[in-house]
Amino acid sequence: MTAASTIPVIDIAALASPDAYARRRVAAEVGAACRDIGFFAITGHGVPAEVIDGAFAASRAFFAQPVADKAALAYATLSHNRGYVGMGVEALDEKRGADQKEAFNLIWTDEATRPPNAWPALPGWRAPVQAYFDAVFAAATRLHAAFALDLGLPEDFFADKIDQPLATLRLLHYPAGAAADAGVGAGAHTDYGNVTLLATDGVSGLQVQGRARDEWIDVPPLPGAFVCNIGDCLMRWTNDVYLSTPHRVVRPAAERYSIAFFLDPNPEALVSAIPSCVPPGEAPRHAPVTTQAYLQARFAATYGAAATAPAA
Ligand SMILES: O=C(O)CCC(=O)C(=O)O
Ligand SMILES: [Fe+2]
Repeated sequence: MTAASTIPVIDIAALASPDAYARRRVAAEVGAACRDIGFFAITGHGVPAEVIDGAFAASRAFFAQPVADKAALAYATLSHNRGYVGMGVEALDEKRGADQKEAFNLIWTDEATRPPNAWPALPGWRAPVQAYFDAVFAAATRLHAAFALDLGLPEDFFADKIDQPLATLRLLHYPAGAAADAGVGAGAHTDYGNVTLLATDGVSGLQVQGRARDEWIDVPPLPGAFVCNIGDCLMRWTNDVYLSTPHRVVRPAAERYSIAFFLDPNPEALVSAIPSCVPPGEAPRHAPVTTQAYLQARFAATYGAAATAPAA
């Protein structure tokens, strides 16, 4: 198979169809992208344009606040992966220095087993952000039915493993910078969970590592589409059949906003090789691990002493 020079664009609308053949056709396309490059863009995802616009408007309003107001909800003072991470605090690729970005995290919560989100005190802010969270979560759940079909599993295989997920919505803001400037937008990394759905504002910056390891493929902004990528949990679950591919954000030529939705499984979900993904006579490549234990180790590596437990 030749290496892709860009990522495929897949219309997933038929995943909501009663026609099983149509669902399988989409699943096969999604599965091929997951095996080949681990990245694809989706249209027909069911998230209305006005919901996406509402989330970006809220994101701009949040980051436009004085630093002191943002820092009042600092990540380091909260638990459960919530809150504000300031400019230059994270370094996803330590060799390249600090990431030139700021971020605000909201989590999936039932407010019983996890705390409520830290909502900024901006009027009218919560409803559009929650609407976006719910809509993008629904799209990510539908994608899991495609993964299951493609992997020869019952279509609902993942349903009870992602219904109380360690999901995070991450608003991101990158200041403009020249390629020659110090630092990166976001250093090269893989995502930790099952799948990430990313919306961007039309400014380029995201690059995906190609099969040749020194090759970086630009992912052009696709208005209205989500860029999806496989994370490390789903790579482990599929015994490396699906690829969690390194990606990075270069310093963007203009100020850039993006919104990432990370669907990481339920904390107690056991990420253990799916038998049909393990060749006969071979042992699974990774030991089984709960999502909670796996994420805790990854967060500790990224945030060091400031890491907070992903769940209670
Ligand atoms: O902002 C982007 O385009 C990508 C961000 C990203 O990869 C991440 O936050 O994990
Ligand atoms: Fe990422």
